[in-house]
Amino acid sequence: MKKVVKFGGSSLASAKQFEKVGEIIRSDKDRKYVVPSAPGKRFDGDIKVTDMLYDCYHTASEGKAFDDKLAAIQERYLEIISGLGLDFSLAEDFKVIRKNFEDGAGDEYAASRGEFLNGKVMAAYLGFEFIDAAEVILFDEDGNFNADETDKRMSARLKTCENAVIPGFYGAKADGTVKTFSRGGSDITGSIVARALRADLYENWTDVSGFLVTDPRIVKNPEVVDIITYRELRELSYMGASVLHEDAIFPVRKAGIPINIRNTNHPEDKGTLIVSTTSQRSKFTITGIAGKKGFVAVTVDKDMMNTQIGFCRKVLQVFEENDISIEHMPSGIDTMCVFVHQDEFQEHEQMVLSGIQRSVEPDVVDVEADLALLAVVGRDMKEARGTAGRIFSALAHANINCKMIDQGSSELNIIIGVKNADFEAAIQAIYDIFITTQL
Ligand SMILES: Nc1ncnc2c1ncn2[C@@H]1O[C@H](COP(=O)(O)OP(=O)(O)O)[C@@H](O)[C@H]1O
Ligand SMILES: N[C@@H](CC(=O)OP(=O)(O)O)C(=O)O
Repeated sequence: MKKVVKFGGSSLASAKQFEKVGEIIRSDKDRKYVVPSAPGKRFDGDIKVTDMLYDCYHTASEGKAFDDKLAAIQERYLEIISGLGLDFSLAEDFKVIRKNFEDGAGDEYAASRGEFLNGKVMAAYLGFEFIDAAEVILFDEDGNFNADETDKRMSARLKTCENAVIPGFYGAKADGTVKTFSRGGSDITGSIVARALRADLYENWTDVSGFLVTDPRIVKNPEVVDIITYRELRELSYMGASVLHEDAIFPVRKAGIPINIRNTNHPEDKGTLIVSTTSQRSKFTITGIAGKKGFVAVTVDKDMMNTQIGFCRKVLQVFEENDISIEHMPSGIDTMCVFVHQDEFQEHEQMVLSGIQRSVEPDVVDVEADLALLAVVGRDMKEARGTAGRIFSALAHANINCKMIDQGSSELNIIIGVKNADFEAAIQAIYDIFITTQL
């Protein structure tokens, strides 16, 4: 059996956390390939090393003194190295980093050093081989991840070693320029390594006992989901369930490798299994609830819109021309509504509105900002009657005005629009009706 184990920043924030990780790896001989993140927060209010690096590089790039900031980062690693009693030094690496910061190596290079250095510490601690992700995670000239070449290069490289530590979050272009994935991207690296190895399992170790029905920062102690499909998880992580990066599904899904989310602080818990398909029904009608704030709804009304062929296309083209991606588009006979990200939209607001005016001459265009979208997701929802009714009644009882509802044709999810201010209460109300009271 081959298992790839990824440890998040919360699992590697201190020497004590490293020791837990060491025990987990040593307790199972199949755990031979390790993907670490950079050290995360040790306590509430602490700063992740990745954020310290961005900040330090920002200072350096303004031509200001950054020695203190770099020293504080080095101190984080020294604390881990000495806490573990390792005879190992990163002094030479910090000299190189300092020089590269002065030479303007870029903020992606800067951020990637968190994982690079932690990978070195981890390899020294475990006695595993260290593989620099820049050699095996490849990006093309335009900075897009090159999946096929990476798979080839990574598979070939991993064949040469019994065990290895491959730092998460970054790779490089052919010319050596370091590129990072988006935040939380070590999850993607873990998935890429699992695929290259054709591993039996990808374990993703974090600080919660699996994928929870909803965000524990909103609902207290939510239930753990035992088993969830890639599709359900993708819907939920895209909509803000941050435990797993939304793009971490693709490499393992292609290879049919299950992901197991586990808790470094409670390794005895089974966690959540993420699979391509399952005959197991979910414990509740729904599998999970997630959501994001910060959307704008642009509503376009025009009498007899339904008879005008190409109307929707013309409206959507205006968004496309302004480089704005569309999240949802519920529509009626004489009205269509387009949900977009507020930050993307507000930059081009007047261009979009005048563009719509020109291209379809609507009767009314209305814009509403500060909206949130919630996704209620579940593979069993299509079998259950009254799911939407229960959602509406939960929201009505909580005095929340539902701005929009959109059910995908796969019936895997229902998307609900509410005001930003009602976001947390809406999640709690939906959680209560399906899980706490099961009314
Ligand atoms: N549905 C969810 N299930 C589990 N955790 C969630 C969910 N939604 C949000 N989270 C948050 O995700 C956190 C774990 O992700 P992250 O902070 O990226 O961890 P790591 O440092 O291990 O990569 C949890 O501590 C939790 O607060
Ligand atoms: N360290 C990076 C990448 C990452 O995946 O971190 P974590 O596993 O702690 O979410 C970040 O903070 O974004």
